[in-house]
Amino acid sequence: MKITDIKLGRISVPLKTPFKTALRTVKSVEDIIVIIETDTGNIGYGEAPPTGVITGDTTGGIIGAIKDHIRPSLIGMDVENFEEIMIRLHSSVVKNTSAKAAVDIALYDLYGQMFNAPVYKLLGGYRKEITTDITISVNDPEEMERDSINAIKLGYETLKVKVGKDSNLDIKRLKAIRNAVGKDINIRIDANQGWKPKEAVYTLRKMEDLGLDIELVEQPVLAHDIEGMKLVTDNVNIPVLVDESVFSPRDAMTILQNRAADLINLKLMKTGGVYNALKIVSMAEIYGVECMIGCMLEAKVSVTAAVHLAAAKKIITKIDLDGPVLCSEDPVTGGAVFNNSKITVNEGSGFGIKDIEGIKYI
Ligand SMILES: C[C@H](N)C(=O)N[C@H](CCC(=O)O)C(=O)O
Ligand SMILES: [Mg+2]
Repeated sequence: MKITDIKLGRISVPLKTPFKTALRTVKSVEDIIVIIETDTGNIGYGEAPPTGVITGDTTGGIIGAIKDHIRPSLIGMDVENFEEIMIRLHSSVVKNTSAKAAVDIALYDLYGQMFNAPVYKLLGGYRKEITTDITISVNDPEEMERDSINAIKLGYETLKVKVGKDSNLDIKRLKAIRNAVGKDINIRIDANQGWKPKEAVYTLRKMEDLGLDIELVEQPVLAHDIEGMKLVTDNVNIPVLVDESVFSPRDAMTILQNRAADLINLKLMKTGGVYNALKIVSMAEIYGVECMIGCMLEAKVSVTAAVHLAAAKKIITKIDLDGPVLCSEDPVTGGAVFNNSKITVNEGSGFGIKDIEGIKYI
C-alpha cells in the first residue's frame, strides 16, 4: 500500500454555543483535513485544529508543515513500513504537533485498513464503549449553573467546568454548580493555566473546605511552570492533572520523574498523534499514573482516533472527548458513534471514516 498523494482541505463547523476558557473564546471548529491516497485505492483521513494559544499551531502553519516538510518525505513510502514512516514523519520538522497528528491519524487509518481491522483492536482492544464528560464554559455563575443542569438533562454524569479567570469568582461558580446538580454528579475543573501556584493552593483548599467534591483539577498553573505544578500537587488533596505542560514523551517523563502531577491528559494534537501518545501511555503504565484522553475543538475525524486509543488502553480512565457533541452539525460519515456522553467505536477497518462533507480543498 504505497502513498501516492497527501491532499489537504478545510472544514468549518459552527458550535452550538460559544466555547469559553481562561485562554480563548471560540464560535466554530475550523480544521484542516488530511487525505492520504494510496496505489491500492485505500484512503486515510486525518484532521487538525489550529489551537494557536495551546499548541502554537495556526492554519497556515499546519498547511505549510505538511506541504513543505511532511508530504515530500512520505510520498512513495509503503504503509507496510509503518515504523520507518513514523520516524520520517516525526523527524521531517520539529514541533508542529497538530500537523503531525493529522498525518499520523490518516496513517493509522490506513494501517488498520491494511489489516482489515479497527485500530482499537490492533492497539489492545480493551473495550468498545467509553463515556465522555461535557465542558461547561466559563461564564457568570448563573449561566454556568443553567448549562450544568441542561447537560445533566441530556444524561451527562461528569461535568468539566472551566475556571481560571478569577479565583474568588471560581469558588462562587463551583458553589452554584454543586448546589444545583447535587452530590451524585462528578465535577472536574480546568483552569487552563489561569492561576498562580499559591493562588491555586488557596482556591483548591477552599473548595475542599467547602465540601465541593472536586474530582480533579486540570492545569492550574502556567504550562512551563513545572515547579509551580509540583507545589500545587504537593499541597492539595484534589488530584492534579497536567494538560498544557505535557506535549512530548519527554515532557511526560519530567512530570512522572518529579511526581509533579497525579494524572496526565493526553491529546493527539499535543503528542503529534497516536504513535507518541502510545509512548506516554507506556510510561504512565510503568508509573501507575492514570491518564485522561482529551481533545481540542475538533470534529469527528481526529476525535475518532482518540476514541480508538482510549478504547484500546486500560490506563486511560478519564474521557474528555466532547468536541463532536459541541458542534451544531456532523460533517463526517462513519467513525465513532456519539450519543451524548456514550461513545462507541465503529467496527469498520481503520477508523471507519467513509466521507467528509463540505471539504474545501486547498
Ligand atoms: C474540548 C475539551 N473538552 C477541552 O476542554 N479542551 C481544552 C482545550 C480546547 C481548546 O481550547 O480548543 C482543554 O482541555 O484545555
Ligand atoms: Mg485542559
